[in-house]
Amino acid sequence: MANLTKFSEGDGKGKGIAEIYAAAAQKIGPDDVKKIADYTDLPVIVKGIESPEDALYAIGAGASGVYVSNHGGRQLNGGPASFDVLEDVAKAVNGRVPIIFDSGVRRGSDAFKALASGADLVAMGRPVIYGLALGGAQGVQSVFEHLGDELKITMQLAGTKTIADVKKTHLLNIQY
Ligand SMILES: Cc1cc2nc3c(=O)[nH]c(=O)nc-3n(C[C@H](O)[C@H](O)[C@H](O)COP(=O)(O)O)c2cc1C
Repeated sequence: MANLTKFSEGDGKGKGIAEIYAAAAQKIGPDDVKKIADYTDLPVIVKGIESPEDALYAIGAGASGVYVSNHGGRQLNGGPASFDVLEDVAKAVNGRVPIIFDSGVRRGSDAFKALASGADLVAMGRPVIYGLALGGAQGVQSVFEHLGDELKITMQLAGTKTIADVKKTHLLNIQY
């Protein structure tokens, strides 16, 4: 934190969530990503990417990875589902940087579909929190074990031995 204090304003004490949001940048662009990438030797991953254009902006600004994801609680509910944009983002990124995906992953088959649609790494948010609330550390472990078992079953049923095989799987997009 000591390195970051020069960028902070005020002491942040006694602020409610609305005040914190109001004080935060409302529009974060490539210049901000570049500033952070120049500032740190750590890999900078841009989260909340929902379009091929934004993925390309992020890479152009120095991002080491793009994170296709919803943005949490303060964005429009009417935005596209992250899964629906994943394939187009992956085509645009074209292997230049790793793609992380989350939003709505609940089963091993969801992780399988995300990998087959271009994700290199699949993450989860709420299931882990639910596991924590219900069973503490053991609950979290059980969520990951369950998802891993489901992913293995899906891989067996699809005839895919490795994650590399899964990533080569072609998903059908049938509109009923
Ligand atoms: C309580 C809560 C707060 C979150 N806050 C943020 C946030 O501030 N910024 C952000 O990018 N994502 C935020 N997220 C989204 C998560 O980082 C993650 O992308 C999402 O939970 C994954 O989807 P899933 O919960 O369906 O697995 C939040 C999620 C939850 C449940």
